[in-house]
Amino acid sequence: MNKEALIQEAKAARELAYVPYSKFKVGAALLGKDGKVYRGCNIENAAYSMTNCAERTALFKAYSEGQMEFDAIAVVADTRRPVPPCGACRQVISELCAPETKVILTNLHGDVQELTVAELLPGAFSPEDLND
Ligand SMILES: O=c1ccn([C@H]2C[C@H](O)[C@@H](CO)O2)c(=O)[nH]1
Ligand SMILES: [Zn+2]
Repeated sequence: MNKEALIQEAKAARELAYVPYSKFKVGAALLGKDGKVYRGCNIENAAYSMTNCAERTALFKAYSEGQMEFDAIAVVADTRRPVPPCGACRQVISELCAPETKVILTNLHGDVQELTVAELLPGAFSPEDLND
């Protein structure tokens, strides 16, 4: 699957966002090495801090189905610049995706920023840090 197709998957995921509070819809599409696409949207809650971002929804779906290896993740929102993932998602993506995994950030205007997971969060806290 190419980059444009994965961005289309993220846009389709975005349509299902549950965002009664912010009204800010975000979509993500994670391309597994199994060739499957795991879609995610943001899901809010009246207890606001329980909100799950689109990126983490997609990752948790994939892991919960046994897929832990990915080629790329695309993220889309209606932002002026390609949507920047929040700090929590950068941390989770850093642990659950290999450093060379492609990250494709985009918006509804067609602006695209491509980087790697390693570039998304330099100095991320990692599992190795837990071992004395
Ligand atoms: O990269 C991002 C940034 C924000 N959000 C969600 C969280 C919340 O529902 C709304 C506003 O912050 O957007 C995401 O899903 N992903
Ligand atoms: Zn986030």
